[in-house]
Amino acid sequence: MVESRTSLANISGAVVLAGAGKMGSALLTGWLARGLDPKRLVVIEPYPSDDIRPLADRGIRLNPAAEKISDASALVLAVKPQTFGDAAPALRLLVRSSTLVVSIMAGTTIAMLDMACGGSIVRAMPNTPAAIGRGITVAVAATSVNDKQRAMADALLRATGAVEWIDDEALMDAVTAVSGSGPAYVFLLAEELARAGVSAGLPADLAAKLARETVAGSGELLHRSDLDAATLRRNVTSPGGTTAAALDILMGEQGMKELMTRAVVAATKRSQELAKS
Ligand SMILES: NC(=O)C1=CN([C@@H]2O[C@H](COP(=O)(O)OP(=O)(O)OC[C@H]3O[C@@H](n4cnc5c(N)ncnc54)[C@H](OP(=O)(O)O)[C@@H]3O)[C@@H](O)[C@H]2O)C=CC1
Ligand SMILES: O=C(O)[C@@H]1CCC=N1
Repeated sequence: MVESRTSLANISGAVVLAGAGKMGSALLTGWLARGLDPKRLVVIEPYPSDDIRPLADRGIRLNPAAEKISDASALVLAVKPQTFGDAAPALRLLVRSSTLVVSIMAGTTIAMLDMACGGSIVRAMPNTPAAIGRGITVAVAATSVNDKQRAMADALLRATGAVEWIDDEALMDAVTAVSGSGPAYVFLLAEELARAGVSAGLPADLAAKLARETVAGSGELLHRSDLDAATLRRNVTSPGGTTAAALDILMGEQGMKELMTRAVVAATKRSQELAKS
């Protein structure tokens, strides 16, 4: 594959990150860990966190005026979709037709990005496990993106975990609903399992620990196992046992299947709405 050959250490020009919040910081951490020279990095962030500010000592350029950045080979957009309109006029000053623009903004289409700042655009959707290098990102490239730019985008995104490329941008709304927002559903599961444990009589701290470790351990088992999720679930379920009693509820009418379907439909719809705003 073309993509996997590009190393972050070989990138020429500057990589500009706009927005160093939760996702931007995760990307930044991944890039530095994978050998991107800090001197190649420019961070534009109005209120840099205590983790970001000291990086200036390692050579990262923090908040230079956009017109002073003449060597941007890539611009990574990690601001909120709602603030992009305000940020775009300054950012477009550093974009040339050869600049790779990678956006991770939910519901912001390639056409919207092209209109706002131009460049060669890759639209991507990562998720928060990126912060520990275990994210999954789905990416789609505009037709103007060449192989070299696509390889650079792949290297930048792969620094935080797996990357899947798709050709159909319309799938990005459902991708956002499944893997972009998905970690929140899993954390909610941990919250509700703990709460139910307290209702069943457990002390709150024990319930929280059991729920957290159960979700984390099960996620790790799913990650390491060759078995699919349904088989791993069946492996817990003894006929006529406790798990079967619980699954009768969770897999019954108005159970997880219906709830998850409705949740993913709602998130998909919201992503589509953002693309119209
Ligand atoms: N969180 C998630 O799970 C995921 C988020 N995304 C996408 O990532 C993007 C960022 O989300 P997230 O990291 O959660 O949000 P954050 O609010 O944590 O990060 C956005 C950052 O951008 C900064 N910012 C605001 N205005 C500007 C500007 N003009 N120039 C540069 N930076 C600016 C914000 O500063 P301040 O706070 O001071 O306004 C903030 O630090 C969003 O578009 C979201 O759709 C994609 C996948 C998953
Ligand atoms: O909630 C959101 O809009 C962003 C996109 C996916 C995860 N967080």
